[in-house]
Amino acid sequence: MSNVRVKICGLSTETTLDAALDAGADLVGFVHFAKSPRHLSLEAAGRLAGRARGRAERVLLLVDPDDDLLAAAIEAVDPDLIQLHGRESPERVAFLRRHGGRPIMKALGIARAEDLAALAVWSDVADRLLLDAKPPPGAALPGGNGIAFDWDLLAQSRLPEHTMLSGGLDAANVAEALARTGLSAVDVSSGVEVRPGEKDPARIAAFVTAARRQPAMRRRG
Ligand SMILES: O=C(O)c1ccccc1N[C@@H]1O[C@H](COP(=O)(O)O)[C@@H](O)[C@H]1O
Repeated sequence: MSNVRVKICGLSTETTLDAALDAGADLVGFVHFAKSPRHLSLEAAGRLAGRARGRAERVLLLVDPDDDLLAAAIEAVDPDLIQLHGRESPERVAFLRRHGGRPIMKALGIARAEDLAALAVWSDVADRLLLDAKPPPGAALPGGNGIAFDWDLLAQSRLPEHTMLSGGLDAANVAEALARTGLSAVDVSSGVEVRPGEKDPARIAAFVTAARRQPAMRRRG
């Protein structure tokens, strides 16, 4: 039995949510960020989160939320975990965690070895870390761009427990990504879509299968 944990992010319909749950996804993600093609109103995210209750961890993705948005989002969606994918400082993450009363997964952009040196400070304030590629210059989105970073940067590094890998993953490369990084948790959005914002049930199932096909030996995550 594989110990790889899989998150499918940016789900926006009952059909694709059910595909992720039926495939055995451990976490399902809903995006509330107006610029995203995966954006959901809080009401819509709440409906889907309710459908997934008890079957997977429900993750709400927010980008630099203000205090009012955090409160409204928790009220409407009741997420198990909040993914912060903006430019939140460590102090801000600690504040949002304290005031929201929900565990936080902080997304961090990785481009070079120096970016990894900064991880220690984050593991003190966030419950989990999500490593993603940095967005290209001028990109509208801080994530969900379907871009991978150099996985070999992670190979020799000591990463906090509960670190998840994301950025440009798909069914064809997830096995290699797991093997090269030694991580045991992965997150995908673009790589299971037919076009931005449109998830494909077959690609979701193929991704979960490919991630779980890996041998169980993992270093961390
Ligand atoms: O998916 C989005 O639209 C999105 C918007 C704003 C911030 C993050 C977003 N997605 C997250 O980005 C990573 C990588 O996605 P991809 O697989 O490379 O498309 C993933 O964690 C998504 O949750």
